[in-house]
Amino acid sequence: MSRHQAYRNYDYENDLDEYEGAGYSDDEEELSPDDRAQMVAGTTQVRIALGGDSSKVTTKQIEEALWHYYYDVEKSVTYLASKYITPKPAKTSAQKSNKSEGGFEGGFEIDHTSVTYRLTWKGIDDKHLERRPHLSLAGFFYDMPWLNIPDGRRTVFIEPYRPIGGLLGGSSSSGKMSKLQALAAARKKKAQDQRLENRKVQSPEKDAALETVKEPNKPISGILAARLGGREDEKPLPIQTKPQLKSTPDKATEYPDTVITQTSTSGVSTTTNPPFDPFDLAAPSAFAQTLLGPSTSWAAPVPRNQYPIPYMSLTSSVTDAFSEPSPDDVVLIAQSKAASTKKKVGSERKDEGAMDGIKAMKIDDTPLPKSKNLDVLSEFEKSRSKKNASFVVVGHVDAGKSTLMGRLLLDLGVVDQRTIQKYRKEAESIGKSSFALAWVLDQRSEERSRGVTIDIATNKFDTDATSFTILDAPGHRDFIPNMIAGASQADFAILVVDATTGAFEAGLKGQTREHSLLLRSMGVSRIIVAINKLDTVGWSRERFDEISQQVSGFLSATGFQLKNVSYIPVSGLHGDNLVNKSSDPASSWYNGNTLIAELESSEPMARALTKPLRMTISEVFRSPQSPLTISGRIDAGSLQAGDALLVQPSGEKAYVKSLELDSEPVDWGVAGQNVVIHLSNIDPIHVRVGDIVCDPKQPIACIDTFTVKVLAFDILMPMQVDVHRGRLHAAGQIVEIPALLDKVKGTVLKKKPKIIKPAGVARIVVRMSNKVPLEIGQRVVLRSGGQTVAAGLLE
Ligand SMILES: Nc1nc2c(ncn2[C@@H]2O[C@H](COP(=O)(O)OP(=O)(O)OP(=O)(O)O)[C@@H](O)[C@H]2O)c(=O)[nH]1
Repeated sequence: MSRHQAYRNYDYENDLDEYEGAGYSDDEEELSPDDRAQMVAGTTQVRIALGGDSSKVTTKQIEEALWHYYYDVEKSVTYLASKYITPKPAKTSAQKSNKSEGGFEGGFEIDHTSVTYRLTWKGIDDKHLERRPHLSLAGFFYDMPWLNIPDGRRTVFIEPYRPIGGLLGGSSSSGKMSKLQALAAARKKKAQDQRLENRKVQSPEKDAALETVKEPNKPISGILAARLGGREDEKPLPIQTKPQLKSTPDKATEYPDTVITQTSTSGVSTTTNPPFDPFDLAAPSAFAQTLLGPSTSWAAPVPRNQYPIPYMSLTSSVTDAFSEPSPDDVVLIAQSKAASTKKKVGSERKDEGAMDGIKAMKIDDTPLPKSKNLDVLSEFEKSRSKKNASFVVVGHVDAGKSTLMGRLLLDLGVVDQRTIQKYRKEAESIGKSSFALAWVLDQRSEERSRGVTIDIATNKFDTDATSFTILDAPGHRDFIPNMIAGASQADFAILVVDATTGAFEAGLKGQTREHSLLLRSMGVSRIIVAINKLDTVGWSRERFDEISQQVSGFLSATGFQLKNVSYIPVSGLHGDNLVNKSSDPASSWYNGNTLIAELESSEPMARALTKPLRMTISEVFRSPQSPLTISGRIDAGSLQAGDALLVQPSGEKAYVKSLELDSEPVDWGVAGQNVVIHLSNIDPIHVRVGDIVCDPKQPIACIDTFTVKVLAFDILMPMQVDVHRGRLHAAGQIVEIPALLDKVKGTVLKKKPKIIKPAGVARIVVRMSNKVPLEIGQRVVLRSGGQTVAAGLLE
């Protein structure tokens, strides 16, 4: 075993035995082969390093130096040179006495641990090196960090304060005093008198006790003895270092145990807080003796210092901050007082504070809006002249969705040419002139500067038969949650596909496919596929057919019925086949519908008019009509002005002050309509985007665990997921997979599978972090790590 292995496998027992065996052994231990080889090599190197002086040292001396320096040639050479070749002149006695104050000598003398080095390095200096060439305990701990603790950081063990007084159960103030007590009391009094006398003759700043302690080598035992009622001339305690005294009164809290000398108005200094409680240095433990030598060598003084308790140095401003109840406490106290006062209604109200509490509580005295008590459904039947339909525009990023819609609105006259010209100029100024039409929908400055749609943009237009709401969705994968929100409000969809070479293929792998899956998951069954940018491929019919076929393939695989899917070749930029037929001769092969004709022929979904009211909040804002206005699509049921509403999950009640449809004030709204509702009698903090507004008599429940039948788009297993329903996005976890289901029949194929593969249908249990408003029949999308992993219906 090499010496370094021995170092690691150090056996204390051996050394303890050796020590207890009265001293070091003179017998040399045999070196291991490894050590022997290192010793030979080291000796050679040392001799080379010493050069001509090499003859002044013996091989034995070199080996011993190498042994002690763990074969460190450089250190060995330094030692040998200083010891044998150019030894330092002998120290003066003064220098010797200061040895413990610090300084290396020849690399062996280290300050402040004289005890240790007395055993070890002194041994190297003179005899021990000669006698003890093997590993010593003291040498073993040489340069250990705990031996190098600076004086100022050493801790001091302070004996607990011993109360001064009579015998147990007795008291010197009552009853008869024992002789011993009388003697102690007399000594104490004498000592106190003596101390006062001393102080009177000294200046106030130079307190006797302080002065005594300040003297580096003057024992403090006199003070301690006096405090204990003992004699000042008692044997001094072996304390040599002085404590750090603070004489500034405001530092008292910082060093609570330190002597603080204050001068009273009478000019007499008084000492508060005992500087030290008496204690004796404990004898070293058996273990310490083993390590560091017999107790006689443990005479080194331990520097004394004291450390304040954490936080004791807090300034009064900080501590004052907690001297009174916190603002929260004030509110809670007021509320509890108010509650207790409420209980006393009709009886005596003695507590004036409770009255204040009630006054502090804000009472909403807004009068409730009046209701016309209309039969909304019959009103709707009577008034129905146009269909209402919402469609979402989806597709891969940059497929041209916003441009297509901008052009559609321009061609329909919803947006005028001047506005487009203005957008074009502005877009040109930032180098994005091709996005001018997209700016009709992309209104945010960030969307315009980046040329990317971020959130759902809504717009409206009317045809003869239908009132349409456009939901322009972002194509970028980072904004899929917003796309989901749009799809959840749509009756049908326009899937925009970029026909440019390579772009379609990229989109098919990207959001063209994912958006299609999501549409199906959200219950959208009607899709118009707008094969866009055909101008870039010369209106190639082959390209159109190729894309149509591929899209048909994956749409039918996704679950769409092909009779509900139609394909239109378009150019959003040039307005071909949107409202007007393309005038480009290259497109003459197409005889089908324009986009607008396809939209008009699309039937909106059946409305759940008679179901309880449900509306997902898409926007919350302040308007001239109300400080709290919300907008969204009524998913089910109906409402009218004056109705009471329940907002979930806050559970707060609100009232419909008034409402608008297509920017016109109306008295009522029904499922399928996108309405703006001005609320009253509710604090805005209870209303958020994604919340559900419902009928207070038939409220939607807030749940944290639900079972959902899903189609897996990715591998499913117990895992963290984000749950999306409309604008609601919440964190959840798949906690259980009760069954793998047959895709067509829905029967159980396997119970409790560990995982579900992509395209599998399964029943899973999801637990949410918080309660959210969800109910049977709603569609949810599950996403994980930025990917859509599943979607399905709550069971
Ligand atoms: N040549 C040609 N370019 C088009 C056509 N439609 C759109 N573009 C261009 O395609 C780029 C992207 O158009 P956008 O309308 O912003 O695309 P988008 O799909 O809305 O983009 P995101 O919403 O961000 O996903 C713009 O530079 C448009 O000018 C088209 O029919 N022909």
